[in-house]
Amino acid sequence: MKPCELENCEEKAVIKRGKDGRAVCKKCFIELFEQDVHDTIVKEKLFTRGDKVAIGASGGKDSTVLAYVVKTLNDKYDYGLNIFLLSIDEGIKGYRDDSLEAVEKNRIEYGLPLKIVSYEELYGWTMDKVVENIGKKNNCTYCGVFRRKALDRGAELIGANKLVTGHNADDMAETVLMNILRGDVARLGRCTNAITGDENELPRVKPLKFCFEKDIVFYARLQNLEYFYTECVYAPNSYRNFARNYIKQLERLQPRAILDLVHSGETVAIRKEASTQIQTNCTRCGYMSSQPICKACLLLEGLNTGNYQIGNSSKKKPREPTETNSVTGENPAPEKSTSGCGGQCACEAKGLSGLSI
Ligand SMILES: Nc1ncnc2c1ncn2[C@@H]1O[C@H](COP(=O)(O)OP(=O)(O)OP(=O)(O)O)[C@@H](O)[C@H]1O
Repeated sequence: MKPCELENCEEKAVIKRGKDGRAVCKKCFIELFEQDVHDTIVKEKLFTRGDKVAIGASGGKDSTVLAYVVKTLNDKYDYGLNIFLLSIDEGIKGYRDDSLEAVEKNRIEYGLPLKIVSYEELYGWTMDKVVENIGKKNNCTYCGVFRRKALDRGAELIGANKLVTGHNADDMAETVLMNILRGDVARLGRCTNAITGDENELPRVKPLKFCFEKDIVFYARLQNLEYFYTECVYAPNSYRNFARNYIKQLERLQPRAILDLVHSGETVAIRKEASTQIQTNCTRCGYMSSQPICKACLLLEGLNTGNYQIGNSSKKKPREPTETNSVTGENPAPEKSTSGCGGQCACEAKGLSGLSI
């Protein structure tokens, strides 16, 4: 084993960092990783003393590491945060029920309060029921749209003023690439922001923005963090998966490719007309929306009436108002991106999902 590459360290190297390729010992790896997250928090001004933050906890590696690191740094640097875990139970047997067990263990181990909000209580539908009705095609669209709103609702119930998610550098690079491939200029302009959310919206912050997925997995292993690892049972091959595989190949050739892509997204300048979306409130549920009725309410209407085209139509043609819907009759443009599906399905291709949850 080679010695740790950090100055003044005499330990043996045990890991090669994904981010910069340096071979380091366990202690230095952990310190560098935490320092990176702390730097992002400070430079991007993610938190203010007294913030009540809801950490989106799915039980997966990213959010498990996120919760652990934010808590550790809050204690170490005295950020003055009041931290809660927030889990959304989509109602997927053999997937979310298992991952919620991991969150429950984290709750006990980290001593953080946990709030679980389910699709069933919010919408009267579980994803298992949705798939039973509509099949697997497009189901990620429902899941993503419902999750975005559920996270907001959950944060509201907790009284949180910020929502914190585990999006990492690999996620961001994939998103930049997909937005370029789709020519989605508006999303390209905001997809790498460490803080997203418009006026009147709960800010969503991403402290792991510059952390490589590889390093997140190493960190979890070195700290013996328990997390759940299984793909969603309803996630088919997706556009995002292709982007992910492509980036993994690039990373093998040139690890900096991930940061370069994130940097490209950050530096791209977008004309104001292309990047702005007028926000209003859904006339049914009051949730913020770029259309008179939010995407979640439209999808629910489709589920409840058995007309699964509602909220799903990809063609921009005028939509017939329904009995319960006295809106403009316009076919709604997709809500702002919601990577609820983790970008796992065809909703990506329609621009319904992808980046910031
Ligand atoms: N069911 C959920 N409940 C709470 N938060 C969630 C949930 N699903 C996703 N999130 C939040 O959104 C982030 C990105 O979600 P995504 O689906 O891309 O998962 P991921 O990259 O596999 O992350 P993780 O490893 O944390 O599951 C997660 O890190 C987490 O903070």
